[in-house]
Amino acid sequence: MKATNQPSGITQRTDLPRASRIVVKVGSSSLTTLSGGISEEALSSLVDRLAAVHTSGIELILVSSGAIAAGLAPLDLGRRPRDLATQQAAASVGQGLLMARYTQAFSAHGVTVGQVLLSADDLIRRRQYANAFRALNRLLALGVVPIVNENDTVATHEIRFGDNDRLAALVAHLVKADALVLLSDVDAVYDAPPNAGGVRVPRVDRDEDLASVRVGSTGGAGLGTGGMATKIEAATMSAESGIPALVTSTANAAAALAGEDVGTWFSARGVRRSTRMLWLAHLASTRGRLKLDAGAVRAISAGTASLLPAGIIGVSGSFEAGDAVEITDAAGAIIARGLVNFSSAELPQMLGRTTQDLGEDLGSQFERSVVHVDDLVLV
Ligand SMILES: Nc1ncnc2c1ncn2[C@@H]1O[C@H](COP(=O)(O)OP(=O)(O)O)[C@@H](O)[C@H]1O
Ligand SMILES: N[C@@H](CCC(=O)OP(=O)(O)O)C(=O)O
Repeated sequence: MKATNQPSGITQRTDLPRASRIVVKVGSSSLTTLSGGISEEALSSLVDRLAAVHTSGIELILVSSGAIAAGLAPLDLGRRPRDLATQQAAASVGQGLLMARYTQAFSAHGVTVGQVLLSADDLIRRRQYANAFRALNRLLALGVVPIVNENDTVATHEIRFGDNDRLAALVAHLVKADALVLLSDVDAVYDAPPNAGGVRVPRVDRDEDLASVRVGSTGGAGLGTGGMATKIEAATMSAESGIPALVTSTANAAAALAGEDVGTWFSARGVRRSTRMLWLAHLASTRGRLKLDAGAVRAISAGTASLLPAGIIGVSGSFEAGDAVEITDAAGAIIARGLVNFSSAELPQMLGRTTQDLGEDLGSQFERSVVHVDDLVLV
C-alpha cells in the first residue's frame, strides 16, 4: 500500500492516476431507478471500476447515496417522500440493501468494504471528527474500502447535510484526500441545464469561470436531491480548501480516474481550513443576521478581531446562543458567518454599548464578544 497523507501534487486531471487517496461520491440517480430500486447493472459496473482503482494501490473512500431511493420499491412508495419520518424509514430499509449489494459486488474482486454512517455533528465537533478520522484511517490501513453515507435514519432537519455532495467534500477534507470525484448522471457541469442545450465547462480555476453557469433542477426521475447546485458548491468548497475536485458521470468513472479529459475539473486553490470553519462557511444553516456599522466591518474584515456589541446596529431572526448567524455590513451585504454567544432575545439591549458598560451591568458572566474571532469566518 502507498504512503498516505503526503501532499501528492495532484494539480491536473491527468495526475489523478497517481493519487494516493481519493474520495469518490456517487449519487442516487446513478444507482437506482424509481420502480426497481437498486440497479444491479449500474452498481456492478461502478464497483468493477472502483475495485480496479483500489487494486492499483489508491486508497479509496466511497460516499454513496441511494439509501432512500433503494428503500422506495420495497416499501411500495411511488416517489421520493417529502416528510422526514418516511425518508428516515426508507433510508433504514434501503441502506441495508445498498450495503448488501456493495459487499457482494466488491467481494467478487476480493475487496472488503465497511459501512460508515455519519451525521453532520460527527464532522463538525472536534472530538467527534477526530473519532471519525481515526476510524476511517484504520479501515484504510486495513485495506478496506469505507462506504460512507449520511446517517439518514436518525438525522433531523436541523442538523442534516441532506445532500451527499457536501458531505463528500467534508470527508475528503477530513481524510486529507488528494482529490474528490463527484459522479452523477450528467458528464460535466454545463453552462445551462443539459436539457436547455448548455456547453460543457471543462475547468474551473476561479469563481468567474462559473459566472455564466445556469443551474437547473435535478434531472432524470428526480431521485437525486442536490442537483448540480450542490455539486458545484461541494467542488468549490473542496477546491477552496486545497483539494481538487472533478464532476463527471458514473459512465465516465473509468476515463476520469485514468486522467482523461472528461468532466469539469475544479483546481485546488486556497489553504486548508479546519473542518469546523469549512462547515461554518459553506454548510451551517443560519438563524438570523447581525448588521454592523463601518467600524465593526473594518475590524472583523482583518480576520483577527472578535465582534463586540458596540459595532452592531441591527439584529434580525430568531436564534439561541451557539447558533450560526450571517453578519452583514450596513447595506445588508453578507461579509461573514459566525457562531453567536447571545440569543436574539438578549442582543437588542446590548447594541451600541461598550464592553466596559456591559461588564458593569452583567458582572462576571459577561462574555465580551458577540462572536469570537475563532467562531467567525469571512465569506
Ligand atoms: N448547469 C447544469 N449542468 C449540468 N447538470 C445540470 C445543470 N443544471 C441542472 N443539472 C442537472 O443536475 C442533475 C444531477 O444532479 P442529481 O440528480 O442530484 O444527481 P445525483 O443524484 O447523482 O447527486 C443532472 O441530471 C442534470 O440534469
Ligand atoms: N443520504 C441520502 C442521499 C441524499 C443525496 O445526496 O442524494 P444525491 O443527490 O443522489 O447524492 C440517501 O442515501 O438516500
